[in-house]
Amino acid sequence: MITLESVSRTYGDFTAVDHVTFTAQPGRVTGFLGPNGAGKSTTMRIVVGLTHPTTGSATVSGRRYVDLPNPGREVGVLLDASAQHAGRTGREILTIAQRFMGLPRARVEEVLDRVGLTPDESARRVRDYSLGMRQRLGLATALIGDPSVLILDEPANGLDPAGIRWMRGLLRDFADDGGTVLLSSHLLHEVEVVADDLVVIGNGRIVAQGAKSDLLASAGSMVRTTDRDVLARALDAAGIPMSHVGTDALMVQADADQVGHTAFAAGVPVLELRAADGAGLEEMFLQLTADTQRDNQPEGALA
Ligand SMILES: Nc1ncnc2c1ncn2[C@@H]1O[C@H](COP(=O)(O)OP(=O)(O)OP(=O)(O)O)[C@@H](O)[C@H]1O
Repeated sequence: MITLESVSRTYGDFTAVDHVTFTAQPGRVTGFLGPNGAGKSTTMRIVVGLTHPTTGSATVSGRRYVDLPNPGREVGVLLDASAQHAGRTGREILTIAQRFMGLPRARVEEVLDRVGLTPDESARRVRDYSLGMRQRLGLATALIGDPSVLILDEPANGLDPAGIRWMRGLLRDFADDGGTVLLSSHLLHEVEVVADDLVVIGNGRIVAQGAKSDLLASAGSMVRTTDRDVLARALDAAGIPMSHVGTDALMVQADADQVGHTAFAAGVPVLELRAADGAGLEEMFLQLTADTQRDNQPEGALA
């Protein structure tokens, strides 16, 4: 399990990550989505102790990453597939990791096989690897310690379609065996296919999180209100599932009529109420992060 509690990171006056709170659960793939510069990499670096949070805490299996005695046995990390020694062969890189973690030598062959790098490829220097091969090697390094948690930043980057499908199967199997997967990507469709839970970040803040099925529920409404918590309690009391969006909105699994009546009965002012239109993940992603997009602000986007 990965737990973040009110994690923030500032650089001078700039807030890269702003009170981020979420949990990635065992047995589930959690997709971490957001536009360029939203704060995904910074958040992941905080989880693995490469960046210090300004406030808040992040733990893996209940402990801070730096307090894990043999972190590679607990957490497999792939943040940058190009951050590997270019002059070493793939096999050498894995052998160093195997020795460092005190693993049996056979683990090197096992993970090479698991990520589909051939003996010939594993004998080549990393500088001669394609990006897809580097991703496979990075994944092999993440998997070699047989961890229960995987943290992967854009792992499908550079993979061909067959490779993307292979990666999807690998992550699914890992989660089905009880592992925790936190996966960032800008490949929205890829995340939509593989993730069980979604965390969407924009401008350093979480703008939506919850089960993918809830967030993408086709019959649903988006409601914006001055008193989100009161409305959330009223909807909850009526047995209507919802996800929180930004600071003042809810994505509700009920039609606008039902949401309007519930809000009226609870005495909550509604600022905006409309059908979610069964929007796919891409539409939802664009709407939720509209104020952080560089291009093409969608019409009627939530602030
Ligand atoms: N060391 C740093 N000093 C100053 N600003 C930084 C530093 N590291 C990150 N940032 C800023 O923090 C913001 C978030 O960056 P981050 O790399 O976490 O975004 P991201 O969501 O991973 O983006 P992308 O999808 O483009 O990789 C960006 O505006 C970035 O410029």
